[in-house]
Amino acid sequence: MNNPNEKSFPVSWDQFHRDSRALAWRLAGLGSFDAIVAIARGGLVPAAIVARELNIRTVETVAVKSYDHQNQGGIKVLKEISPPLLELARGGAKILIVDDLVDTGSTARVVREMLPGAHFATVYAKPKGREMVDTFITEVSQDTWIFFPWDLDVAYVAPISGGTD
Ligand SMILES: O=P(O)(O)OC[C@H]1O[C@H](OP(=O)(O)OP(=O)(O)O)[C@H](O)[C@@H]1O
Ligand code: HPA
Ligand SMILES: [Mg+2]
Repeated sequence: MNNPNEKSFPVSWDQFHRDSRALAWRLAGLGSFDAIVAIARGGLVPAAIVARELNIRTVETVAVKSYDHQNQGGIKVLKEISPPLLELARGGAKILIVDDLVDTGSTARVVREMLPGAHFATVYAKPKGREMVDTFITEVSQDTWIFFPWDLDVAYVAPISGGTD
């Protein structure tokens, strides 16, 4: 399959922590949330950082798989949101959904349907999916692939001049 991601945007742990904290600061201005739903797996890391910053102790997961490497397949919900959390939401609790990024918006659309009144937050957003998110920190172009720190390693890189040392 052709790779439409011409550009790459590698994110270090430091940068991801800073950007997730920035997301928490922005969310702090919206009042308090009763619980977080993290979209596993990518949403687990920012959800932990936001939960720590906003002192939210109830953290639930929903597991959604959409991509194999950089190829989008069909959306698969591998683990549903637990009934007690859905009950909490039905009772009027303020729920925050957290993911690492929104790309086409397909994952966000599916999870939003599960929790219609929830606030949806991501660290990064691409133009196609931006409308699906209530709060995000940084937008990158649609033809950019974001490389998260948990998918990276420190490795040699050739000099810009093209030489080998
Ligand atoms: O807006 P979309 O086009 O739906 O893409 C965004 C979703 O894709 C990635 O998850 P992925 O399916 O790769 O699973 P993972 O979180 O387990 O890595 C990412 O973590 C988002 O959840
Ligand atoms: O740009 C991306 N980076 C990592 N995972 C993703 N899942 C959808 N888009 C992306
Ligand atoms: Mg994901």
